[in-house]
Amino acid sequence: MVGAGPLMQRYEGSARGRGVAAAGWRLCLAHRFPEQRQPYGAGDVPFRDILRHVGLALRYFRWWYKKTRIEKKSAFIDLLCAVPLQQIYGCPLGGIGGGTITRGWRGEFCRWQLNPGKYHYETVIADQFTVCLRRKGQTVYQQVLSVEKPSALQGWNWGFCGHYAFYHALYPRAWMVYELPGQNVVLTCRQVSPVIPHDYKDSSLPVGVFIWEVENSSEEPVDVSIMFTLQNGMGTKWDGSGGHWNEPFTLQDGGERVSGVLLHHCTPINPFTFAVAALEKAGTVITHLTAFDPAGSGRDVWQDLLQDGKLESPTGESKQTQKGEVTAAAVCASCTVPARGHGTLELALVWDMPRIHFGSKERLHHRRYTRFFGSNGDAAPALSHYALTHYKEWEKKIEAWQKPILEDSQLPSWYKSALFNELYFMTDGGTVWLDLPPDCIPQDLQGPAAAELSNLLPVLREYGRFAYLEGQEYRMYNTYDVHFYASFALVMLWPKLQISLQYDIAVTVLNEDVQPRQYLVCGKTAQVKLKNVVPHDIGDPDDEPWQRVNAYEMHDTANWKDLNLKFVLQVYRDYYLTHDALYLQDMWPVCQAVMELELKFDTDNDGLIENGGTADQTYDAWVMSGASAYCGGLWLAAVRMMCEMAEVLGDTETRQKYGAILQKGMKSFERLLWNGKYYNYDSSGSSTSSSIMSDQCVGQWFLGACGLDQKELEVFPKSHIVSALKTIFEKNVMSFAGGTMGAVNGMLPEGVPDTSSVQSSEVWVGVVYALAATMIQEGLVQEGFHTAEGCYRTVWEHLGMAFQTPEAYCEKKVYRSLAYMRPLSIWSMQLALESKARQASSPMPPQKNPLHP
Ligand SMILES: C[C@H](CCC(=O)O)[C@H]1CC[C@H]2[C@@H]3[C@H](O)C[C@@H]4C[C@H](O[C@@H]5O[C@H](CO)[C@@H](O)[C@H](O)[C@H]5O)CC[C@]4(C)[C@H]3CC[C@]12C
Repeated sequence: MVGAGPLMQRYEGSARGRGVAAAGWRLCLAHRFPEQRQPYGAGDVPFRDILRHVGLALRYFRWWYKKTRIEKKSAFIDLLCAVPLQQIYGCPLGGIGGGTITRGWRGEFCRWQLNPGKYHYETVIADQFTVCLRRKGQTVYQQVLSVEKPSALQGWNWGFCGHYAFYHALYPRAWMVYELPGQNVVLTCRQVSPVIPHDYKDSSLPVGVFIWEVENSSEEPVDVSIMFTLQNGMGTKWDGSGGHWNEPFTLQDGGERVSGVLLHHCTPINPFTFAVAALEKAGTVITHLTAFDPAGSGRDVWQDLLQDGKLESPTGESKQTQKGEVTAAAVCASCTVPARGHGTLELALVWDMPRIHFGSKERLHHRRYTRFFGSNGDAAPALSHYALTHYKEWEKKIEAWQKPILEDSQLPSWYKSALFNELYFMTDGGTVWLDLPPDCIPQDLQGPAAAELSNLLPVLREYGRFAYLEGQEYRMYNTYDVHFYASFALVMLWPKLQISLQYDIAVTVLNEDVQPRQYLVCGKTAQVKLKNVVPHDIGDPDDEPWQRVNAYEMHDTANWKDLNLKFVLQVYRDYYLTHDALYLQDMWPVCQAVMELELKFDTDNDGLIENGGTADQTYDAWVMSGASAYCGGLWLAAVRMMCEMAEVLGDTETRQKYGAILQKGMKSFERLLWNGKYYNYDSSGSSTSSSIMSDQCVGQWFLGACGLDQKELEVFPKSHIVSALKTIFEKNVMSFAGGTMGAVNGMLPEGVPDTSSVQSSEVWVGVVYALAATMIQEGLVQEGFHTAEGCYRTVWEHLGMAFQTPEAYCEKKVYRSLAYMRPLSIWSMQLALESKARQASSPMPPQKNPLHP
């Protein structure tokens, strides 16, 4: 038995595979998830809300109809057509921001994001690996390595028995192990993508490598061929639009040679070229078939391989496809594996879509990797060569990064899987990473305000522009109230991208968009973006992101209480972690501007901001009135950080101003919200005011992450924070779903979930990971791990939502918004653990001020 646990129960093989990681997410290919949940949809809005919001329903429907039926665009949040849950996904392929192709855990190529920020969910059945075994000059076994039995390609031998194979994911790598029945041969396919912390070149490459390890435990040698077939396209209507063509290629450089087939996908918008390639080396033969019909029986390819374990390898280009015709190609790598021996075959998939248009088609953008591989659209051979000759180096770096965590026996094994696998969203979050043209001037970026940030251009020129979606279903880039949680992953692993993203936000803060817009929830009309306000998001990929921000049309976020504060908190956190003094200097006036505006929310001048009795923060359907633990906590933490930044920058006046506010605000916070056990949800005195909010210590979370929680620096009394966290653990975690599903957002003191709003009775996975980090920071380590474990097991093991962790789920029946940004906050658990370990090994001396050493 290899690996235990419910996901491996159906495994009947004994193979362990070669070089498969010990920690990670492992499941048998015959596994079936018992529970099938439904997406939250319009039908789930409670009747009382429908009655209260007839106006919203009408406005939304009118807006949705115009957008989807008249303009033929997609809705940024489609409440009427949620993406159905498919419990099939595995590790995506590709680096950051060049597009991604997700393979399912059964090996299918099933989720496509080559057009920036737009997903196409379709298993392309021709995209397969097939194995051929030959002994003594005879083919003895030929099998598509797929458990599917499709109606297409009937001439192929489908239906590999799933009980003899398993999948193992430890992002950015994954393994598939197949025990070939009756052959004494075990195949392990290791899939590698270049996702390497602190690397700003190779991490941008649109490539994936497949290393096939063949173990022959029989007493005779075996000739092994692995054939990789790929359709020219992503399974969209464009595959049959005509004009596509394939050609074989070979590239020799530095003594290494790769060969394969290029598949030119010639669409009017965002054309691209795939390359399927293999590394030629002594004892390995690479053959190909330039084109075959994936809509036919596939007998020609099958017989070609069956005959001698090789493909025909014609020279020259294929014909261009006609309208209605689809084409595919095959590349085959073969070697002889000695008796009781081992062999390796290395293949790669590359996609070169260097220049992209977003939905508006107004501007042409270059992807980051074009900086290294050019933007002419002819880079696929060079990318293939680079991937196949550099993947070993990538793996060394990935192992060096992951090893200390994987080898830490104190850490539970589910956590190791969660930490690395949740990182998939960094690439598969509709992510784009753009390169700026060298002649770009500040005004090209975002209007006149760009000139006010001295280091903006150098940063963006050097590190490019980065954006990822709030969620694959919530199609807005860099949704800022949510990025606040996820940003830990970015700043810890690619800090320059976090800095670049912050510069982009800073510019939009200084700009305005005076266009009027009617907001869907309240029906009022207001301008799209006010000056000195942090935007909700940086735009919709189906429009022109960065040029037109605030794609979110639900609420007017100009009055949101958390966005400005989250900017200030991130600026200081980033500075604390990166020591980037120029960044701090550039951001300082922006922080002052947004805080100045935020001060107007302190309507009673008690040093604490008040919520407005509308959904005016990230819980955008859960209303806060008066002082609130969530926004009040964020406010005090931000004020504290303003003091810290003023101190660093020698700005005494501002230091004093915020110091005074802090003293007053701290008292008000305790007086208005502390109830002896925890901080009340809000001070409105409503029937749910004393709701226990799982996110009530959010301010302390950030302060702790920045070392601003030491005794003399305390904003919230330590005893109060610990008591609040213990209460949350007892009520929101242990009294909810038997303590097995994480923390419910809101729990009434009597121990029943707060159902006063849709979002109070949800569990938000990213919030739970942040809560767990706060618990760890405060020494409640076991509680923290238990809390987070509930979410991991629910999502990855029970609900079949691997590599699509949703924003939210309820105790029963529904989930909301698959493949969401917020769960990347799990990296704050890692930050908390690392800083605990550092403190334990050497109590930290006070931090040096990098500006005035
Ligand atoms: C208007 C309804 C009733 C509100 C009330 O008066 O009590 C709202 C009830 C349920 C709402 C929808 C639901 O919450 C899901 C969607 C949330 C989405 O917002 C994004 O999601 C994040 C929270 O998960 C947030 O942090 C982020 O900033 C947002 O971009 C907005 C649309 C919802 C469909 C939402 C719409 C209003 C309700 C129907």
